[in-house]
Amino acid sequence: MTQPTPLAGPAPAKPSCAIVLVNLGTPQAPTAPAVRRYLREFLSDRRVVDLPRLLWWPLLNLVILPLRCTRVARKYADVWMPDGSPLAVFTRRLARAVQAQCPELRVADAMRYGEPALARVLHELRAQHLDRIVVLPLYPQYSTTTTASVQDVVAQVTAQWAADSAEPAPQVRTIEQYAQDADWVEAVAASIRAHRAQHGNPAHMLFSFHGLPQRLADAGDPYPQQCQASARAVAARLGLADEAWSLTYQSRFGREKWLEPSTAGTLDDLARRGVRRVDVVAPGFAVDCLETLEEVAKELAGDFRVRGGDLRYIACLNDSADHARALAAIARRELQAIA
Ligand SMILES: C=CC1=C(C)c2cc3[nH]c(cc4nc(cc5[nH]c(cc1n2)c(C)c5CCC(=O)O)C(CCC(=O)O)=C4C)c(C)c3C=C
Ligand SMILES: [Fe+2]
Ligand SMILES: [Fe+2]
Repeated sequence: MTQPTPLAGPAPAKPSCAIVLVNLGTPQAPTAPAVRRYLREFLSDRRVVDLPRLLWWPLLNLVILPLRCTRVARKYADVWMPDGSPLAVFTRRLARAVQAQCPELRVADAMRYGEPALARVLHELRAQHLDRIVVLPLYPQYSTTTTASVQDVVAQVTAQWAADSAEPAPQVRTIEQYAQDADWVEAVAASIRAHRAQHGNPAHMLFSFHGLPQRLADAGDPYPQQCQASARAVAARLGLADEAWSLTYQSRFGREKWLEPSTAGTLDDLARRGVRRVDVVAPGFAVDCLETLEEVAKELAGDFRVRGGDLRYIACLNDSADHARALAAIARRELQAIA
């Protein structure tokens, strides 16, 4: 059954351009069957797991999904919001905030996996006879596992449009990354400043990014360099001394070697050295989700507390006005570049 395009608030009378904010996707409910549906689609994407299918299919369907779904569903239930999964709720709210910044444009939200499905949102926007569409993946740092997967869907949809020339098709451009965008860097820095004004300064600060298999970085995925560039830019904006902060990677999946240092291992080292107060910010996540609210703010904060420390988690930019303004400016520049 088709659902209406998820427009983010009051649409302009006759827009000619649109922005589509795309996030990863998330389960529809905090239950094992919903998590299984979500993980099966997500982890079947060759961009995410590139093992030979003959090996991966039985491993995923017969081992990983049966073992993981109930445990992960419990984690989702722990952070679930009245309106749904945090990732979906904050992405919808962010799209509304960007729409408020861009009354002349149409702003929609979409997901790479699950609903609202990116391909359907693009088809529905085409039916509205727009000239130009900017797709903005909500990943500040490019990775083949995330941004490139969004680009795959955009390429499939636009190829379909090119083959079916009965109706005019809008031009579509996808933003690759905004890891060092000045407005975005300032928005992250301002959120940290505001946290410090309220809670005081920490002894150490972690910039914690979602991890990636080391093998992909070795094969040329530019993600770790872009994480470093983002963290350095925010630290510089705040005037932090080099020894006052570290970059770490979280959310490891599977047995392969992932990027180091890990957030959990670094917190262990800090606890061992007697560092009591640590702030953690997660600038690779545009909005709060399972990996920030459950893994960092609950699990890692709890582990650190047991070791005598005090971990304070700084929320993602979510639907803040600073975030919406930064993303609107990035998308507008891209729209002008298409014209
Ligand atoms: C091989 C597995 C994974 C890769 C590679 C990976 C890269 C990657 N992921 C994000 C952002 C998010 N990931 C989220 C959840 C999540 N990620 C993986 C696995 C890989 N991610 C799994 C299995 C899960 C689901 C939870 C679990 O089972 O542990 C989320 C949150 C989703 C939510 O619903 O809240 C985000 C966001 C990035 C940025 C990235 C590469 C750079
Ligand atoms: Fe992930
Ligand atoms: Fe996790």
